[in-house]
Amino acid sequence: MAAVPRARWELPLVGSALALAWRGGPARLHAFVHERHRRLGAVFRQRLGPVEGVFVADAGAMRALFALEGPRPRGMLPPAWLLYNGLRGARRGLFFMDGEEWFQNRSIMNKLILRTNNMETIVPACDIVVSDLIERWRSSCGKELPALDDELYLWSLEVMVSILVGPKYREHRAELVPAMKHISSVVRAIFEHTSRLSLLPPQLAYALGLAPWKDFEAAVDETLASANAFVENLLSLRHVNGSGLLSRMLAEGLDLKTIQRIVADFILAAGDTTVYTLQWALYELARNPQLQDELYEQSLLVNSAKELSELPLAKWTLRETLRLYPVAIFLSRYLPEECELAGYKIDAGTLVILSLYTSGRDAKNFAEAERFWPARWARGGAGAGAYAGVAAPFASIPFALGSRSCIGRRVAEAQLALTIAQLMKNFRMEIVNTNPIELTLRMIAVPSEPLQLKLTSR
Ligand code: HEM
Repeated sequence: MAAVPRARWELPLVGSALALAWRGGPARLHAFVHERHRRLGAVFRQRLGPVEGVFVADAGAMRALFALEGPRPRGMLPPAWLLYNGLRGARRGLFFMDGEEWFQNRSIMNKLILRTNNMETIVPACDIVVSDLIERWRSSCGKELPALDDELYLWSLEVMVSILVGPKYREHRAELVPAMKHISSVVRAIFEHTSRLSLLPPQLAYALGLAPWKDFEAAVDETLASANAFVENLLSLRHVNGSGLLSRMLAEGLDLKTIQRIVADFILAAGDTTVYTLQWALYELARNPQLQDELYEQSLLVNSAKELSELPLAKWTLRETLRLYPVAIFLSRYLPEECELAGYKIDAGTLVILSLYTSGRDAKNFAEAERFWPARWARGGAGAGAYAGVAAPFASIPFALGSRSCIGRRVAEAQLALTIAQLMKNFRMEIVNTNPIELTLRMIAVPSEPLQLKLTSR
């Protein structure tokens, strides 16, 4: 079997890190890797500073990797978080942890939020929050939407809290808003500081007492402390003993500390991912009035939140958004055993990094790959179950696959499809930015400048 091609001109210790710095640094890593795939193929080996891995953009190999990962998959953990958890002795709920405790928590939470039978409670909880957002945005019609990031971080957290509290969430909203605004602002601050830290080794920033490390540490301390206090407060609410997620976690026998850790991880994982995915969807919609009209017309044919969240065109719009802008651009796994991927032998213990940006934009996998074309996801291509414009659906796996895949996937899909459908049912949307917006990597895929949107009423 052939050896995996290696990036050329790699320097000792730093590998290709200087070449990356020359081509725009970590913010352009996706484009750098994309170019290397173009030159070296769907599988190549590269060192970037301390990290050496095999980059893979082949749909078949990506799918095969998850079949091989074993029951306790391990991926690369972000160094800043590893350092923080080590220094504080912080125990987590799901994120950045391995072993038995992760497995136990994950098994319980899979049952409570990942299985499809939970949609009956997830969709109404999303509906409360999305309806409120629509009403707030109605008053901004005709001018640029103010403080889009603040609004969306709050929307994202509110969905989580509404799911935790259950059907009576609205009765408590007013008393919860100040704490939710605080938590969403510190979650956002973590994201800002983590991006700054991706430019220098966290160990060094910590040892030198540099501001990016201190800011990151303070924001994580504050988020975890506020989330813990917030969960205690939620548990004391009059209405929480109902069908909300918190009650169901208690019924599974989870203790307060474990619930606090899991909820804190949900809050951290849900924030940036849903906020920026929605921004990319709105960016593409704002540039595509015809698609807006189609969504508007289709949304008029249905009424309930359930039907809106299942509107095929809204779901395809989300899928297409995540194909072109997968918020988590690289997924990783350490190979538990030696295997063959796309015709190459890869040793046990190797770090395999999946390049979702490249696989999602490959013309082999998607017809007119660079075009935003949601209806490509309609069934009706040649062959049983085939899609109209998709040759390799496994080339777009934004939530990953397997036992460690995104546990919030059902929540994210319902919340985003419903928000897209409701916004299109109520508004027309234009983009105010005059510069072209590019994908920039700041831990996740974000727009190169803040998105400016203007709504008009339908
Ligand atoms: C568009 C939105 C989202 C995307 C694209 C996304 C994507 C991902 C990805 C790629 C992973 C890593 C999977 C792996 O390595 O196999 C992940 C993990 C995770 N996600 Fe999401 N996510 C999203 C929204 C959410 C939401 C709304 C929640 C909370 C309800 C959430 C909770 C988590 C948690 C807790 C993990 C860690 C799971 C574990 O390690 O067992 N995510 N997500």
